[in-house]
Amino acid sequence: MRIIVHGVGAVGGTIAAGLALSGQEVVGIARGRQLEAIRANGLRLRSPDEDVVARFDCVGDPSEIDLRPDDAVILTTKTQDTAGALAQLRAAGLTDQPLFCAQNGVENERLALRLFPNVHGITVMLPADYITPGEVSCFGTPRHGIFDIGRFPGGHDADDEAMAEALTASGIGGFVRDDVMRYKYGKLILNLGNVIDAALGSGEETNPILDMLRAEGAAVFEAAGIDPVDVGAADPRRDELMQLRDVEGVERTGSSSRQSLARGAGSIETDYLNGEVVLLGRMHGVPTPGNDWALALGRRLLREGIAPGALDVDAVKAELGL
Ligand SMILES: NC(=O)C1=CN([C@@H]2O[C@H](COP(=O)(O)OP(=O)(O)OC[C@H]3O[C@@H](n4cnc5c(N)ncnc54)[C@H](OP(=O)(O)O)[C@@H]3O)[C@@H](O)[C@H]2O)C=CC1
Ligand SMILES: CC(C)(CO)C(=O)C(=O)O
Repeated sequence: MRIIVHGVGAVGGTIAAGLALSGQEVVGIARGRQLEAIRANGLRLRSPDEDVVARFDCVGDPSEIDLRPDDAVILTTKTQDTAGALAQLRAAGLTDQPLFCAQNGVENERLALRLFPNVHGITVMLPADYITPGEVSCFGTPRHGIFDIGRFPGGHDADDEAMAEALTASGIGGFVRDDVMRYKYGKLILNLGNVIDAALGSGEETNPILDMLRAEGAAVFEAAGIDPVDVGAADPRRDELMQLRDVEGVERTGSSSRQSLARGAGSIETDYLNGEVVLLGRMHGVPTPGNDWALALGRRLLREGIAPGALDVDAVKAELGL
């Protein structure tokens, strides 16, 4: 199996570097300065355990790849870029090769299944930063991350087994699941805090806000008959497989949404994280005032060019009646 990683940023970069460094066949798809840097010097991967440079083929568009029947694609763009990436893959001639969505939220698989028949979900528990072109840092050890993998909407097949094996050999803990979306909904509960981390930081003083957003998430899931699996700090696999540690010489930026702000990416994933709770609330008649507010916050951060962590926690709590 050759693995094509579409969107070589924090997560995609860690995956692609791990695959290349473990001797597996990988092609990256990147853009802008990241593409230039990888082509010129490879991709530097820093972790608590190593500081290495991975070299692998990297292109700017899937049409530059001579697609093969034994290819598997891992999509690692932010959700707001998924439709564009899928359109590129279709134009390049991807058909029934397996497509794995290694992204947060639950919208990517739905978008992918509209265009492709063989779609799989991956729940990504992998704390990584991408700020500087040509470099990614991953803070998980002894494994870079823990991934739950399965077919969308359910079940598993030989492609999931092969992908779990490849990722495990690359330094990630891969687990095949028949109900991967339950894990992704569990992860989504954690990601309701991404926009809060982007705007306010991650100090304990934000806990009442996070509690409010997550309680609304749990309420809409219950109304929708969704039974999430907890992949947070209580996940028993974490102690053995993925603890958070510092990376020498690197200051962790924070959540992937905060990284988007820090890089001036011009977009943020909030519509597909808090926005999923808002959508389910509207569909099932459950009020979600905190996530409505968080959704508007995501737009405001971009519109007003607010710097990461620049908003005042007490003012926000007052606004939310906390
Ligand atoms: N970072 C983390 O710790 C974690 C992230 N996640 C999730 O993983 C997913 C990926 O996040 P993350 O790795 O942080 O995101 P990044 O923004 O770091 O990486 C995505 C990369 O894809 C590039 N890209 C987007 N569209 C295209 C395209 N059509 N062609 C080529 N390159 C493209 C982006 O370019 P550009 O920079 O120009 O936009 C960017 O470099 C998200 O769903 C996120 O929520 C999950 C767990 C942890
Ligand atoms: C859980 C968390 C915050 C880990 O980095 C994440 O998924 C993200 O940054 O999007």
